[in-house]
Order: sequence, then structure tokens, then C-alpha cells
Amino acid sequence: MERIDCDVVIVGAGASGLTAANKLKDAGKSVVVLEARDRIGGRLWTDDIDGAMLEIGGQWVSPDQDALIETLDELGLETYERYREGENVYIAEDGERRLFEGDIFPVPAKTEGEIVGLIEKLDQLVAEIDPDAPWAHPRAKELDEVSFAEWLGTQTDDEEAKLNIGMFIAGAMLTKPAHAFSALQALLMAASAGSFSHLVDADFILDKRVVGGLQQVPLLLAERLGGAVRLGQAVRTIRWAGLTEDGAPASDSGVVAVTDSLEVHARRVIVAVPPVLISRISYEPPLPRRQHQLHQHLSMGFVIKVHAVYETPFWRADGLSGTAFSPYELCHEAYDNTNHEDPRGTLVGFVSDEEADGVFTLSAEERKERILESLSHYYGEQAKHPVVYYESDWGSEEWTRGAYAASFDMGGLARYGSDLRAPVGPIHFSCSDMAGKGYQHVDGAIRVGREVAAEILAG
Ligand SMILES: Cc1cc2nc3c(=O)[nH]c(=O)nc-3n(C[C@H](O)[C@H](O)[C@H](O)COP(=O)(O)OP(=O)(O)OC[C@H]3O[C@@H](n4cnc5c(N)ncnc54)[C@H](O)[C@@H]3O)c2cc1C
Repeated sequence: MERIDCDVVIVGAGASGLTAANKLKDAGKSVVVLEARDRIGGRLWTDDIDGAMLEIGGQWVSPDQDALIETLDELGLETYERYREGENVYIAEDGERRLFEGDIFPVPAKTEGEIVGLIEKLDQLVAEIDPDAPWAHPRAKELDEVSFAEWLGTQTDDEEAKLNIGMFIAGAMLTKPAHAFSALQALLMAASAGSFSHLVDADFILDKRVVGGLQQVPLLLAERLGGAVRLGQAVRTIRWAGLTEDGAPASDSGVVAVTDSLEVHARRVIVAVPPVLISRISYEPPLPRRQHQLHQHLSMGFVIKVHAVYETPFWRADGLSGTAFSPYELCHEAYDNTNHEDPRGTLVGFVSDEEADGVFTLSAEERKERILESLSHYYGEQAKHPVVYYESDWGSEEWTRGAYAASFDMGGLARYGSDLRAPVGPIHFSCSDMAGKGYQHVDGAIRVGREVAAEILAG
């Protein structure tokens, strides 16, 4: 077994762990980053699939994400705007295809009124929520005990309004059905992006992409660490001294992170993995009861990101922006995802939660057919014939287990949220799925990485 000694060992070479590692290194600390996969980046993964550059994981940057934007500037990365000229498509319950401009879907006037009213109501509630402490809201417990679907039902009986508003958080963000998470969890999701209106505004939330791909962020962050990142090193065990009865570290002997071939001895460890994977590591002695409990109340959402590349962005010639929504379609949202200066056109569509479960019961061929059929409802027959087709399936990725990120079950956020990021002796936690601002996004991963590094430097 090879032994390495350093100040801080970081488990996970995603954006969060690598940000923390860079901040610590810049402050003069020695760091080692242990990564289970044979690549850097975690949920950021830009790859060549059949000759097309695809963003298999995260890709969009919105204007409020200042931690990510600062990092892009520091790394010298350029951004470009998502194509958005022309009309958007909405498909109604009866299958009618309607074109529209702006954010509000072309629905009957009564439904439109309900949608506008719900957005206003949600914006007001979201303004009361501190994304770093949603559990501190005076009605946190009450809002965490009602599902978002039920809460919507208390506001309106207009089914189409409920489905559309639900979609912005359920299918499009937490990627769980609206009955599976609380109203408080929905408010956190919106508060983390600044307002509910921001989530409704595709031009805001899906504003820019990075030339050459967003995986360059973790790749360049890793490069700055020299040889400190070790790939193919799944951390199996973390040894530490435990806590005394009053919660203080039992000794200052530090930690040992153990993989199949390495032992890294350090003063502190940052476990920078999705929270659902924290308990995949054995802790000797075990983590306290509170962590044992809280880690069982988080789960990953599930979405298939579908990439379809065509010889040309044919929809543009039809006057379409590529932006398309329908709560009644298998692909509930889809966009023009053409790469910077690429003559070929790319569409990206999303199949979420129970719809994703459903299509994974089909053969790969049938699934592709169903998904392309859905895209063709938005863009016409040509959508059925891509030259490259790919489904990002993060549910099958052992070191992620879902997409986009983790959220609490009903009641879990108010009950456990405040302890999610609390360090346990020399063990610290960092991940986008623990962020307030930028929650579930790269921006949040960077923010938490910075904060955990500062916490260690201050201690
Ligand atoms: C399909 C998809 C689309 C997305 N779209 C966007 C988007 O457009 N914009 C946006 O901002 N965000 C998006 N996201 C979310 C964003 O990618 C993540 O929030 C962010 O990358 C998470 O970074 P992280 O470092 O917190 O975690 P991760 O990237 O998950 O990194 C954790 C790392 O830990 C490693 N690991 C796990 N267990 C161990 C272990 N025991 N030992 C060693 N290593 C371990 C993993 O392999 C991984 O590399 C998307 C995510 C997905 C999946």
C-alpha cells in the first residue's frame, strides 16, 4: 500500500472538490485529490460521441452564477449564447402545436391568468426564503410537510396551470415528480436561482455555454494542482479518531483516506461527493447518528439528457428558436444546443423522472424511436433522423447514480438541512447538492468548495 502525507485529502475530483483543493493549495496547504473514476469532472463531462462534441453532463451558465462566471474568467474560458431567435413551441394536451414568443405558454386565457398568479405568488414566497437556510423560514416545517403537487392544488384547480408550474421545478430542476418533494424544497430550488421567475425564463436560466465545453473547468482546475489528482482511486474507508461525548474531536490525529492501493494521511478530509454516496464510504469509527440518519433522507433525481445532431439546424429555417415545452410530451423541454460555430445543428431534450423510468423498460431501439417521435412533435418529421443520437444516462453511473442532483424527501429539509454541511471533527463535506445559492448547479459546487476551504483555513 502506497502512503502519502498531506494537509488535506479531498475525495472527488468534481468542480466542488477541485475548487476547494485549489483554494487550499493557494493558501500554502498540501493537498491530494482522490477520484474514483478514470476521468476528472464528475457530472461535468464533455465528450466526442460519433464525431459530435456533446455535453453529457452540465453545460449552461446563467447570469446570476457569479462564482462560476468568476471561475470561467480566471481560467480564461469563453462563453457563447444559446441560440434563441424565432418562435418557441408549446404542445397542448390535445396534441395541438402552438408557436409563441416570451415566457408564458400559449394556453387559454383563464389558465394563463392562473399561471401568472402562481408565478407572482411563488416569487413572493421565494423572496422570504434564505437559500442558505430555508429551514429558518417561520413556516419551514409546514411547507416541508406538504408536497409541491399538493401545495399547487391549494392554489388553483386549473390542471394545465398546475402541470406547467410544477414542470419548472419537478421535471426541469429536481427531476422528481411534484408529489415526491415538498413545497419548501421547491422554494429552495427557486431561491437558489434568485426567484421563481428566473426558472420560468429559459433565456435567463439557460443563457450561455462554454466554448469547448464546461468540463474544461474541472480539467483546468486539476491541471493547476500539478500531480495532486489521483484517478481510479475510489475511497473505501476513512479512519479518524471519532468525537468525544460533547462532540469535540477525540484527538488531533487527523484522518486516513484508504483506497485499494493508497493510504493518504492528512489533517482533514473533504468528502466532495454527491451526498447519496457519502455513506458508500466506511467510516472507522462510524459517523455520528445524526449523519447516519440525514444521509438516508436524500436521493438523486433522474433525467435522461437526449442529444440529437443533424446535418443542419433545420428548425431555424422554419423560424423556430428550438425552445420547446410541453407537460404532456415525453420530452417535456428541448432546446437548440448547437455547438459554437458548428455548421451542424444539435437539439437537446429531457425525459424526466417517471417518464425516464418508463422508457428504460423499453429496448434501446424502441426508446430512441419514442424519444425522437416526441421531438418530431415539436420540430417536424426531420427530427426523427439525426446523424448522431445519444442518451446521457447518469442513473447507470456508479459514482453519481442519478441526475441532476440530490434533494431531500418530504420533511427532510426542515428536519436535517442545517446539518448537511456541518463538519464532523476533521471530516468536511462539499458538493453542489449542499449549496444554497447555485444549489444543484456548478455555481453551487464552486461556492461550497470555496466555503469549505475557508472553513478549514480558519480552523
Ligand atoms: C445531465 C446533467 C446536466 C446538468 N446540467 C447542468 C447545467 O446545465 N448547468 C449547471 O450549472 N449544472 C448542471 N448540472 C449539475 C452539475 O453538473 C453539478 O451540480 C456539478 O457538476 C456537481 O459538482 P460536484 O463537484 O458537486 O459533484 P460531482 O461532479 O458529482 O463530483 C463528485 C466526484 O466524486 C467522485 N466520487 C464519488 N464517490 C467517490 C469515492 N468514494 N472516492 C473517490 N471519488 C468519488 C465522483 O466520481 C465525482 O467525480 C447537470 C448535471 C447533469 C448530470
